[in-house]
Amino acid sequence: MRPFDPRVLRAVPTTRGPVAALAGIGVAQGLATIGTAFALALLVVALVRGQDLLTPALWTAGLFAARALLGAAAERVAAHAGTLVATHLRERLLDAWSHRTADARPARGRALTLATQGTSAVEPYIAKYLPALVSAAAVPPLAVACLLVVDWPSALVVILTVPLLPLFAALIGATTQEDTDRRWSSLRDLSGHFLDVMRGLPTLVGYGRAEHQVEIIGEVSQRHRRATMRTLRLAFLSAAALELLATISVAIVAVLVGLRLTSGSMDLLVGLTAILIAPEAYWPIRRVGTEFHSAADGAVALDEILTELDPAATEPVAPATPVDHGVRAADDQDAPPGRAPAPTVTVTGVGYSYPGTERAVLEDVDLVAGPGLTVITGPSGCGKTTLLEIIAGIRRPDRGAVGASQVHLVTQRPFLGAGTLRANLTISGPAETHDQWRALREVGLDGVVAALPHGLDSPIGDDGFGLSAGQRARLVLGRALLSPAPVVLLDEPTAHVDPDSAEAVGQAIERLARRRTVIAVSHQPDLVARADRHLGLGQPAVTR
Ligand SMILES: Nc1ncnc2c1ncn2[C@@H]1O[C@H](COP(=O)(O)OP(=O)(O)OP(=O)(O)O)[C@@H](O)[C@H]1O
Repeated sequence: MRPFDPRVLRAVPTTRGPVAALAGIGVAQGLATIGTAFALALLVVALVRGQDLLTPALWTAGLFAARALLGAAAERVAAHAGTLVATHLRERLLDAWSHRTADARPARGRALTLATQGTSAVEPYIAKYLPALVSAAAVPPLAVACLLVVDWPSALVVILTVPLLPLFAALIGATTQEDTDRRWSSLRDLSGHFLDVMRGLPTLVGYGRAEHQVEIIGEVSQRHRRATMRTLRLAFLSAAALELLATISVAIVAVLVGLRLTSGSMDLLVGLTAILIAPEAYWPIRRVGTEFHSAADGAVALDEILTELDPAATEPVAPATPVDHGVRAADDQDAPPGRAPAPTVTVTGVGYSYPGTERAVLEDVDLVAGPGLTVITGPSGCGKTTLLEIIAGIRRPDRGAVGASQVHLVTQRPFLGAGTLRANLTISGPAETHDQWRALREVGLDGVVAALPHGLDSPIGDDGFGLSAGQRARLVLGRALLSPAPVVLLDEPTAHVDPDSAEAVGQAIERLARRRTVIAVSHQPDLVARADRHLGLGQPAVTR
C-alpha cells in the first residue's frame, strides 16, 4: 500500500480543493500547536516567578480556541471530502461499467463489493488518513525547526529518534498488507455469495435447501470475522509499539532537560518549551500509524477502483470487424412507398465464444431483419440470448460484423424497480402522460392501471412486486413502446405467463412490430405464427 495514491486527485478532480484545504488546515494546526507550547511555557514560568499572567493566559486561551476551531474545520472538510470522493468514485464506476461490453465488466460479486463497501471504505482513507498524513508531513519538521532554535540538544534527540517511527510503521504496514488483502478478498467472497443466495432464494426454498445456505454464509462470515480480528490485533499492537517508542523518546528529552535544569545550566522557560514541543514531533506520525489500519481497506479498495477506472488497463480489445450501433437517420421507416425498407439489423458471419471458454456458442450466424417481427428459435443453450446481447452491443463478436440501429433490449428478467408505475414506464426518458396511457392501451394494461386508486402513480415493489407475471411482461413492453429506439429485442417475452396473458402479450408485440424492428427469442408457437421472419439458430432464415 502506497502512503498516498495521487491517481485519486486525477480521477476525482473535485478532491483537489478539499485535500488542499486539509493540507492548509493541517499546517495551521501544527503552527497553533507549537504556538500553544510556547504560550503554556510562558504561562507556567510567569506563574512560578509571580509575573503578569494576563498576556500569556490570553495567548494560551486564544491558541487553544484556534486549535479547537481548526480541528472542527478539519473534521467538516474531511467528512465532506470523504463523501464527495466516495460518491464520485461510485458514479464513475457505474458510468464506466455501463459503457463497457459484458465481457469487459468485472464479475458481479466484485462489482457489487467495489461499488458499495469499496467506495465507502475509501471515506476513512480520505477523511482520516489523508489529513493525518498531511499533518505528519508538516508538523514534525516545524517542531524540529523550533526545537533547533530553542534547545539544540533536545532537537538532536528528536532528529535521531523520529525516523524510527515511520520505519516501525512501514515494517508493521508490510505485515498488514497481506492481512488486508486477505480480509478484502473474504469480504468480496461474502458479498458475491450473499448476492447469489438472495437471487436464488425462491429456488433454494423450493428445493428445501435454504437452511444449508445459512451454514455456508455462517462459514464465510466467520472467515471474514477472523480476518477482521487479525487486522484489529495488529492495529492495537502497532499503535502500542509506536506509542511506546514515542514515549521513550520524549522521556529522553525530558530527562536531559531535567538534568540541565537541576544543574542550573538551563533556563526554566527554555526547558519547559522544549519538553512541550518535543511530543509534537511524534504524535502526527503516531496518528498516521493508527489511521493507517482503519484506512487500509480503503487504500486497497481505492487501488482496485482506480485500476478499474483506468481506460488503458480495462479497454476491451477491439473486434476484428467493428460493430455499428449508431442510429441511422429515421431508420428507413420513412422510405418512399413502393421501396422495401432497408434492414435495420444485419448480422453477418458472427462467431462468439465466452471469454475463458473454448466452445463457440455462435458460429457463422447470419440474420437480416427489417421492420416487422423476427422470431429466433432454437434448443436451450444454442446461443439465442447471446445473439440478442451481441445485437444490443452488450457483447462483441469474435468474428463477423453486426450492423444495428439504436436498440431497446428487454431481457429475460427485465428491471422493475421499487417506485411508481410511471417511473418504471418512463425509465428510458420522459414521456407525456397521454403517451404513457397510449402505450398502456397498446399492451392492454390501461384498464388495470385505471382501476388502481393512484393510476399511473400507483407504487410497485422491487422486481415488479404487486403485479402478476403477465402484467409485468406487458408493462416492460409498454416501456419498449415509449422508448425512441427503432429496434426492440425481446428475450422470451411470454415466459412465465399464463396462456391468456401470452395471447395479450403476443398481440401487443404484433402491434409494436408494425412500427419497429422487433426481434424476439421465443419457444411459443403462437408468437412464431405471428412472425414475418423466423430464424432457427443453426437453420437458414425463412421469410414469410
Ligand atoms: N457468462 C457466461 N459464461 C460462459 N458461458 C455462458 C455464459 N452465459 C451463457 N453461457 C453459455 O452459452 C451458451 C448459450 O447461452 P444462451 O443463454 O445464449 O442460450 P439460449 O439459447 O438463450 O438458452 P435458453 O433458451 O435456455 O435461454 C450456453 O451453453 C451457456 O451455458
